[in-house]
Amino acid sequence: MARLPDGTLMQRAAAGITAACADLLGRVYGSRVVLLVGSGDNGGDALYTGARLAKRGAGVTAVLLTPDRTHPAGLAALRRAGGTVVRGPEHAEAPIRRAHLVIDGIVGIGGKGGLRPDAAPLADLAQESRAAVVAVDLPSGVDAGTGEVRGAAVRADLTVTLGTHKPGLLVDPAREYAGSVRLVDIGLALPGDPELEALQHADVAALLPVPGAESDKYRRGVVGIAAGSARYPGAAVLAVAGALRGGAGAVRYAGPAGDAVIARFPETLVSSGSPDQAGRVQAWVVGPGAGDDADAVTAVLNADVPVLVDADGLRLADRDLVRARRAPTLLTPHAGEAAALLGVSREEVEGARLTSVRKLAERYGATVLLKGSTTLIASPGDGPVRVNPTGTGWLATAGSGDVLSGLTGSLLAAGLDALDAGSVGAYLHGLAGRLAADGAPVGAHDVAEAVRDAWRDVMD
Ligand SMILES: NC(=O)C1=CN([C@@H]2O[C@H](COP(=O)(O)OP(=O)(O)OC[C@H]3O[C@@H](n4cnc5c(N)ncnc54)[C@H](OP(=O)(O)O)[C@@H]3O)[C@@H](O)[C@H]2O)[C@@H](O)CC1
Ligand SMILES: [K+]
Repeated sequence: MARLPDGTLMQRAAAGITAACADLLGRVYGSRVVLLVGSGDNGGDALYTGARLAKRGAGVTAVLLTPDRTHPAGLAALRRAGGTVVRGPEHAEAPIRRAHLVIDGIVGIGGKGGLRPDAAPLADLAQESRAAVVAVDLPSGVDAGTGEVRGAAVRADLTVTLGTHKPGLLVDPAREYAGSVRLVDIGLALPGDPELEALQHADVAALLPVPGAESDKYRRGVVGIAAGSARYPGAAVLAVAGALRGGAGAVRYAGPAGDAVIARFPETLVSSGSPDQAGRVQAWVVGPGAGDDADAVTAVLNADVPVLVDADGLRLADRDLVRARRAPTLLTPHAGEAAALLGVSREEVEGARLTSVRKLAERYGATVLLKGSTTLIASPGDGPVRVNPTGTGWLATAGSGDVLSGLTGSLLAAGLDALDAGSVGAYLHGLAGRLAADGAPVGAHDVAEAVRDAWRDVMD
């Protein structure tokens, strides 16, 4: 900001937001627009945007939340362009009810906590009205840095974010408030290491293990699956189904559900004893449907290869044993399992995913993949947390986690590190869920089968 003439960034921001609003409105001329204007620069962005829309023939009304502390240059620009102003949130109701578009400039990255009591009713009014709601930078009231929502917040149809995505736009619950997100590049120089990163197709394509001319099944990696029980043989079958599509050259199964596995997947190497008797693998998956088989979990944790621990295995894994391991460990809890490991409520984990996943990674000295509406993957330390952008509600189906653990274990066996294996596994799994669902319900086996389509889609 220091190197640019005063107001340059704000003009770039306003130009981008105006373009997005015009797209949404279809026709700017004759439309009715209400600006919700807070006391900071977020309100300034809204005012400059309003001025641009007014110049293009929109009827623009600014509701000033703190009339004595409003961005002065933005307000002057709006007035010059013919916009009208109402002073105080108590006058907002009538204009909002008539509006085609409401622009939320109450607070941006300078906000703390949920909306204040005078601003909170505006969020409700905007939501109840028929107007489209566009948030400037982020929906007011959500926490930009963590995705937490501690109180009232605006629910937007579209968020136009400036310079860079904020964690709050990518992590639930805040993500749900943002609607679709459009990034406007305003030429900010960004710090090197982000707090959060999301892989895209090209990143995943570069990480997927593709066999070379010299490869044989052992060099591609063998993944061991220690899962399932007499009571839950299906978990073993689904974990193997995922593992067969994850790029390892062979899948070994060790446990009591070998007959069910071999009946469905004859290519599996099956044994019924303990995992430590099963022969060499390059990575283990332990836990899905394992019931109370603590010995299998301990045997796997004692192996000097990467280990993925899921489901029942999480409850049975000794924390000190995990911490003492030298090979990578990847834990894959859903919110309920993470809550049990952290000794807090499920709601607490769901309300503070980013903090929870970091805490778990620290406590166990392991990489943690926290499943759910937003899947996050964190390794211990301050490196960026990964957020999976491909998730879909259709994946909330029985056995879907078993497929993910097999798939991700296979990627570990093929040589990806725990953070990459977790994020690539989640990415393919989410994409497979979308492709398999295509707008209709799916079972976990459909997701496993669609992993190949997801793989091709990424490589295209
Ligand atoms: N940085 C950049 O490079 C660029 C930044 N840009 C823009 O600036 C925005 C950041 O502006 P900012 O720093 O002025 O803070 P902002 O978000 O407007 O809010 C602070 C004000 O809100 C108030 N307030 C606080 N909490 C509240 C609550 N819960 N509920 C209600 N009110 C609350 C608080 O009031 P106070 O505590 O002082 O009473 C304070 O005055 C950024 O998001 C982007 O839009 C772009 O123009 C381009 C380049
Ligand atoms: K805002």
